[in-house]
Amino acid sequence: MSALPPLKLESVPGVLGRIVTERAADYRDADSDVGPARPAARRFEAALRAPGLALIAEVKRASPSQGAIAPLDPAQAARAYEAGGAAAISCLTEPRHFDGTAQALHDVVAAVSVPVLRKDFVVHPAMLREAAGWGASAALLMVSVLGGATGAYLEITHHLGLDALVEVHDEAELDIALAAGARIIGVNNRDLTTLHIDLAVSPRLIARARAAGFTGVLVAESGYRTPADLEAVRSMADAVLVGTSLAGSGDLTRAARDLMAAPSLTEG
Ligand SMILES: O=C(O)c1ccccc1NCC(=O)[C@H](O)[C@H](O)COP(=O)(O)O
Repeated sequence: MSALPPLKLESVPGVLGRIVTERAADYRDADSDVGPARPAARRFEAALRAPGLALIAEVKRASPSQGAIAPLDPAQAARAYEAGGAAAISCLTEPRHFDGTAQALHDVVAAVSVPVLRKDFVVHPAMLREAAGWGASAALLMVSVLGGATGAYLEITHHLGLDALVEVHDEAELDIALAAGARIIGVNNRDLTTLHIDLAVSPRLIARARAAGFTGVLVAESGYRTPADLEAVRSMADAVLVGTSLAGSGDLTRAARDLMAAPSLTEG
């Protein structure tokens, strides 16, 4: 594997900058050795490549933008999402701002048969070794955090047999993800430095990725609450990642089904 370039976390602004600085401190003394290569299962990628718009439903108990969302039991929540048709589960493991834990990921992996994404702010190879060890099928890599080191982290993720959801929010980040060789790109509608959501970001960057000849998987992320919100990405994206609106709904199975229901075709 290539040498790991240092991350420039001091240049990550706003809320995101605070979170990644804390995460880097959490893993300051962790071992960077990720161990031997593991075979690629590609379960997460395969689930998102199924026909139609796939749902990645997120177990999200809290967030910087919402504060407390719902005191979900992770295993119960994941089972409810699976019953509602989710193709994959995203499980937050960041403890301070999202009320995530390693145990939550363990419980979710044990509870469902669909693949599970470790959703965290990866700033150290040990976080990827953990994700593989805990049974995740994929991990999130954020170009806004990893910058020029995105390709090296992608290589480690694949070395461990995991899929990577490589997340971008603007054109420059998309170009980095494409150059790094990402197979799955997530476009986040939420600006993680200001927390502002703009649902026009995903269609814009998904169109740009396809125009650049990208044949991998494209995921639209954040801010989706109703079937109408999904219209702009329904025929462009392979999947949507949804957290807050489902997690806070009170009936996760029904909310997942209702959100993903295709709009009824009316005649005349
Ligand atoms: O959700 C936040 O407030 C947030 C703040 C800072 C960094 C990351 C944050 N969220 C991560 C995500 O992108 C979402 O959890 C995910 O895409 C689902 O979004 P939503 O459906 O809007 O909860």
